[in-house]
Amino acid sequence: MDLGEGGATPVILADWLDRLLTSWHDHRVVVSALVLLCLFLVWVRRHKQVRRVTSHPSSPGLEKADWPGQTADQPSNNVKTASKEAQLAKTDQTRKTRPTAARVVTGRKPTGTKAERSLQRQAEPSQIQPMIFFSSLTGTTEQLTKQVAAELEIFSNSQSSILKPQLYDLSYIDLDDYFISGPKTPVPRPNVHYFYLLLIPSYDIDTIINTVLAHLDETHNDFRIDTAPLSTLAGYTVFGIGDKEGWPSEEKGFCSQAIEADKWMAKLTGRKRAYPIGLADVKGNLTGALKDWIAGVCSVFEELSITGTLGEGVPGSGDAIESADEEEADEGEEEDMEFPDSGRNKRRKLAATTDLEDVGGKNGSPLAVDFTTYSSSAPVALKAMVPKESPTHAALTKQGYTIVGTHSGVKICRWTKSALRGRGSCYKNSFYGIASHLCMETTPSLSCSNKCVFCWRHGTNPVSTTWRWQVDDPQAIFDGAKEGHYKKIKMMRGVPGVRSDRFAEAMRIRHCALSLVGEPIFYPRINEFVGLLHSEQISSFLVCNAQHPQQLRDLDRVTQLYVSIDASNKDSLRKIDRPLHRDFWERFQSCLAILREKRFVQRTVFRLTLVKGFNVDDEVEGYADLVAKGLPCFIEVKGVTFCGTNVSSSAGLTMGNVPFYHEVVTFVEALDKALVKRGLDYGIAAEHAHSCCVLLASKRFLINDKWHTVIDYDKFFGLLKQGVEFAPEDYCKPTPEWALWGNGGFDPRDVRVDRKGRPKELNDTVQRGLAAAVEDF
Ligand SMILES: Cc1cc2nc3c(=O)[nH]c(=O)nc-3n(C[C@H](O)[C@H](O)[C@H](O)COP(=O)(O)O)c2cc1C
Ligand code: SF4
Repeated sequence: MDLGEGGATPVILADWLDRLLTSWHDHRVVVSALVLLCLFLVWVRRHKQVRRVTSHPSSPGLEKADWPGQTADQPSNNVKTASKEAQLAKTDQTRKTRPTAARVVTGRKPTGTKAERSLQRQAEPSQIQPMIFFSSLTGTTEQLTKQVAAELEIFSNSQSSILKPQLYDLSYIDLDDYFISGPKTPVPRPNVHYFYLLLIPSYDIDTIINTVLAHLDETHNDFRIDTAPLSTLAGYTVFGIGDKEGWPSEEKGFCSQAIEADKWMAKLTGRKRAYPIGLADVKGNLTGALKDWIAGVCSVFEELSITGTLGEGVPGSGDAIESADEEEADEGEEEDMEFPDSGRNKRRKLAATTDLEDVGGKNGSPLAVDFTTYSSSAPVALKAMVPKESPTHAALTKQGYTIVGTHSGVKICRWTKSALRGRGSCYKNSFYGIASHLCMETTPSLSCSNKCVFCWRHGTNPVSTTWRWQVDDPQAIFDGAKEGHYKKIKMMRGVPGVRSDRFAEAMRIRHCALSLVGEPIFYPRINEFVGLLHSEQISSFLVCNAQHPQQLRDLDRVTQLYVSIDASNKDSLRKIDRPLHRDFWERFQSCLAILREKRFVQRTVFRLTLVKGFNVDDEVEGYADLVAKGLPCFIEVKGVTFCGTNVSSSAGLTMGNVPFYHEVVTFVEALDKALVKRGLDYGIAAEHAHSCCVLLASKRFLINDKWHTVIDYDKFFGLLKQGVEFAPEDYCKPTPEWALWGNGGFDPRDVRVDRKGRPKELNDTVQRGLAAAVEDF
């Protein structure tokens, strides 16, 4: 073997390799274990980082400017988390849509390191962010909430530590974002402490408040969540709105849902009730109670700012007994003892309830009970809907209604007076041949399940989703209504201008418009009532609000059946009709389907009431889609008539919302085009510019190239008497020339006058519209 220069190197190398191999064989178990351990530690570290980020997603789209006090040089959490947010948005979405997935388990987690947070705290003074949550079905609480917000804003202007309040409608927010671990949007900041103010009206029917209460209940009782996950809040307080007239005491349900909300918030926040619950009676000293409560809340804010205990929260202010009760309930799980009307029980029962509408019967047998109602049985003690001595009776009487029995009303309308004086009838004369002085306007139910912004009943009649009153006999209502109507007609005898021929004719009612106020099909014996009308050859025009599908289905034949179509989409309908039913849109859709089924049996009509700023802009296509669903025989489009009451004004309605006739015309022409585009066979048939109303009709009524929108009443009653099957086309006749589209619709047998009774001639369409709008008041 050659061991010369360089010859030893391979030997040494081989020797080293040999040793290395021996050493590996000796220690390979230990070395492998160490490498695996290192890899495991790296994995654990990375996993922990990801979890920390997922538990703190922030709100995408939040503007820096939303947060007072955030300085430009301060590294924004938004910026820091932006890319992670995009990455994590998907995770968050999944979390929201999975009902059984674990929700956030503890309270909000702070962002940044401890040192960073401490620096940030030093840079910014502590501030309090009032967050006002409210819910309102009929507008009262919404108004009060705005008042609270305005007053707190004024207060915040004088206190640098109080931020401008933020308002949240409970119907529109994702409750998970606010009621699991404090607000997730806007992005929480360490120096800002959140204070929740809840304004809650009470309803003994199913509303969004039930959902809110169920959410609070669920959060408190969810084993995956802290029992007090909202303890990060600085505090909370509740203001309840109820009605002592119907719910006279807390035991009987007065403000029951606000009281329940207060209890849950006490539990969820670890009893941080910063100010006692305010309870106000909507028909009592509402303003005074609210004022006192706001003053109390402001004093709490002041104290919190001065004592600097914001970060620590405020201790519960409930007195010793109340706090003890809350603790007891927590321990014993006997919460129902705590909730005066057992709202929780009701919610749970409701969840297990089947469609109770099925128990509704015809002809006064078991009362129709709405499926949104809690109770499965008819009310035990039936009361009068409008008792004689009640303020509602007084208010309606003052408005000119004659109250018939306990729940019906009759009123003579301005067109009846106008027709008696030969000054023109309403659009029903032009479209359907109903002279106004022969028409009685009445309703067998003054109660309604909507609170439409344009409603004529001036917010005074009762609202309800179910019939919960005594039921008057239909014959008594019929007799009472006729008596009331004739009495009012007789009172016109001495009015200057009343024509004797018309006066004599008016003493025989020929038509009945069941559309005055309220919801006629609400009356459980409506079919009997309609039968009585027909028995005296009085035609029946019935207008319903598309909220009672079961009753609509059960309704027997009427001469003309209307459904009010006040908006083309859910959001708009909610705003304009302010329905009490939570499932109002589904009910509305069901009614359209029912109307479609009835279209070959009776004349069906969509009534559109245009309210500028509410249901006109960009809604034509939506309305056309609704027509495609319901396929009504006729579509009446009418500009709203402003009734100038507090109710309409508080709903934000002014003269500016009343469309001019030319605007109604523009809308109708656009709707006509949209129907043609859908291949629907409709056309513009007639108009009555005087009352800002245009009629579109199905071409089923364009017979021999002539519109036949007028009703042949003799034929209708003849067919009814024969008891045969018949269709709407069987009792129609030609529309008079003067009423056809383009001819204005004013009956030449009448004389047009201005407001002072002077005859006038107007040809221009725009002018006509102006006049019509003005004359309606
Ligand atoms: C169908 C219905 C049910 C009601 N239930 C209750 C009730 O159980 N307790 C109560 O105190 N007030 C009750 N009220 C009265 C409302 O709480 C009161 O009208 C309140 O002002 C409504 O507020 P909002 O206009 O903001 O929706 C009820 C009202 C209606 C129409
Ligand atoms: S449906 Fe008729 S009665 Fe009821 S609130 Fe609307 S307009 Fe008034």
